Amino acid sequence: MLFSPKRRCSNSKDALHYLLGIGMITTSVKPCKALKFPSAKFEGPKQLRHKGTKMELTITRPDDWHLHLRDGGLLEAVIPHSASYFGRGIVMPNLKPPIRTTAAAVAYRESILKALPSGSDFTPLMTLYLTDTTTPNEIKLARKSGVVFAVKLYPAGATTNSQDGVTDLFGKCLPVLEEMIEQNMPLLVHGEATNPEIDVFDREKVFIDTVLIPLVQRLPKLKVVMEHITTMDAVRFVQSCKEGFVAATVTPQHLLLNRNAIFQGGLQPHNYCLPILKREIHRQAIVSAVTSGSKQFFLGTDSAPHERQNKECACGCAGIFNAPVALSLYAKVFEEAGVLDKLEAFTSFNGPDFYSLPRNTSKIKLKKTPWKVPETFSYSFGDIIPMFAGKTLEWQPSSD
Ligand SMILES: NC(=O)N[C@@H](CC(=O)O)C(=O)O
Ligand SMILES: [Zn+2]
Ligand SMILES: [Zn+2]
Repeated sequence: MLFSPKRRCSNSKDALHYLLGIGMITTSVKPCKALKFPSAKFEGPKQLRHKGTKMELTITRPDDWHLHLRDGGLLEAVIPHSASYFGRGIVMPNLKPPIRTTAAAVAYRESILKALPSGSDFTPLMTLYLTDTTTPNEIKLARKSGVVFAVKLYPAGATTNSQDGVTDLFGKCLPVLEEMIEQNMPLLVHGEATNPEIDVFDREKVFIDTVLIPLVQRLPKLKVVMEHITTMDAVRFVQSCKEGFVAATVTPQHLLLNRNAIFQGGLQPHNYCLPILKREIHRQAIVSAVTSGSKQFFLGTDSAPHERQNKECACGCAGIFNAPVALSLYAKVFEEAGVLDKLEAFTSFNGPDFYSLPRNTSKIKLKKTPWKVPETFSYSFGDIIPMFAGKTLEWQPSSD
């Protein structure tokens, strides 16, 4: 549905004509009716250029504020996809065993650097996996190391490799959270309640009500990133909190797909991720939030590769490998909303500003040239299927 080339929305077409001052790209505009468009005063992005018949957008190099790089052969296989487009990546610690200590994070960082293609200056920003037994001293060590930038909360049992996660945040982790405030260390949250009686589509909302709202009330100075938000409840929660203290990352899949995509034409394991895709109204709320220009929302792909055989099986893993298509898809979302001028803040400014890190100085180009997403990436250990495998996308990122 969201990929239907037939759908048109005249007001966004007008916005794009205004944006370009030309009428050349009408056939490639595929907006979604439900999106809100900016007022008539819309100003086109200064970064947009017209080269011959091709459109080209130049933006500050983006960072990925939520990324799974895995380890071993999988790490070597997937890292070039992130390294060629992104300057930095917040690397998730949910390995087996998890990255629980600064020492483990330092070692994991070394293996990531080793796996990088030669000449790449991609910077991995490491995270610690919070457990019931993490100590405040570990947070001090993490900050001192200069390589750990956040601590990740996985409620035990919520998602891939979360079995060692936290069972009782307020009961077990308060001293650690207080030390994180001292060290200005953000808490990154997989925001889903884990009680198996809770409907899988309600888990994010229940987590907001039972954990996040009490958390920000109790520790208003703690920096919190609600990762991979999926609902209008999450959008409202983030917007109700103080800018600079609470923010959210947003994935391409939660901007472009709703839960129908899991079942369309048969079960679609490559559209299965956690938190699970939600209803269309939730997708629309997330699109409105990111395209509004709010500084509280930034890019986090949650690119989560699993070998094909672990996705296409009786008990398939959650996670979508989107690193090869993510930038192209984010550009699509902003273009369809008529706000390509707001793409760069989402991809490249809001994240580093929240983390108090400098913005990247190098640039990246996105060209409007149709390209086909490979059906599969094949490696000696097996295949990885990317998001939108075999589909044609319009924006092609290049780092030259
Ligand atoms: N998003 C996912 O569906 N899976 C992630 C874990 C996570 O981010 O929750 C993974 O590591 O595979
Ligand atoms: Zn998660
Ligand atoms: Zn993730």
